[in-house]
Amino acid sequence: MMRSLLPFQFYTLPPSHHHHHHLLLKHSPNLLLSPVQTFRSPVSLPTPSVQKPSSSFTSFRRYCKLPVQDIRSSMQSRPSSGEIHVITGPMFAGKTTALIRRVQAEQSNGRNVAMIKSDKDTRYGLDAIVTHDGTKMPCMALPELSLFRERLGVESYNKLDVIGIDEAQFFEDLYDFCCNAADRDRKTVIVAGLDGDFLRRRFGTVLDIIPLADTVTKLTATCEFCGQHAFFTLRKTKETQTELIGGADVYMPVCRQHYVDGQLVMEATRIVLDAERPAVV
Ligand SMILES: Nc1ncnc2c1ncn2[C@@H]1O[C@H](COP(=O)(O)OP(=O)(O)O)[C@@H](O)[C@H]1O
Ligand SMILES: Cc1cn([C@H]2C[C@H](O)[C@@H](COP(=O)(O)O)O2)c(=O)[nH]c1=O
Ligand SMILES: [Zn+2]
Repeated sequence: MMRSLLPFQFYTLPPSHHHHHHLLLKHSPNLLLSPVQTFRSPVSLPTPSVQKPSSSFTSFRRYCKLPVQDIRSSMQSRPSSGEIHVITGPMFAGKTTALIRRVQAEQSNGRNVAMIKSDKDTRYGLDAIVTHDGTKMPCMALPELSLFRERLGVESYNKLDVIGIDEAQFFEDLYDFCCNAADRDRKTVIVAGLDGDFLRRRFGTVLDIIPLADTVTKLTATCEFCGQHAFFTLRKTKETQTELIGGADVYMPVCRQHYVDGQLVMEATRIVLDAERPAVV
């Protein structure tokens, strides 16, 4: 019978004890499992040998016959675990501005950073991400995120601490990349992308990484009609396909009321334009 896995915490012991990984069950702090092999994926745990109840390092140390300092220092010396931060909202909300600011803050703290954007975004060239204000930062433009590690080089990738991703709505492999980069490779991944398209539908897989995220920030722009907070992006042109690269020439940020009004106007306009279009014979 497959035992349901309780959330548990790996404590990585110093190298001299690398063959032992002890599982300390969070929900049963008094339970110390017998030394077990490293689990790579959820497996049925052997029946825990119940130890004398104790919730302190003292019993853990006695059990492992390790000086507390070794355990603590090995935990402290371990690289911190990965992180995922999502920055979303409509166009012109300041997503790219915030992404650049956060990545550059990490860089000034001495961390190794890299920036990625989708090569679908050809508005300002392919070697930099650029805000609507013109602020730039060099980046690698890719068709999919899975190419990043090989394009950058494994050695350089392994030295990276922070990975910034812009225009995340255009990456179909966003979930797997973020999962691997944060969970397995312990990178800090900062993702900027639209939550919705011009019809206010989920755009790409940005919403799918919310459950993976440490933090989620939804920014707002300023409604072009009334100056209130803008949560949505209105398309001003008649195209109806989801992907249409463009800036203020094609899109404008609007509040809820002006989205509804604007959408009605756009739909009416499209009907009129369609009616005037000569029938294809
Ligand atoms: N209607 C608007 N509302 C808010 N910002 C706007 C608007 N039109 C232009 N901007 C400019 O766009 C900048 C945000 O650009 P950017 O960070 O590239 O946004 P995003 O990545 O969310 O599209 C703002 O700092 C502002 O100067
Ligand atoms: C709403 C919407 C946007 N796009 C495109 C337009 C731009 O090239 C990007 C968004 O850029 P930003 O950095 O968030 O300003 O996405 C699209 O293709 N389809 C849409 O519905
Ligand atoms: Zn408005």
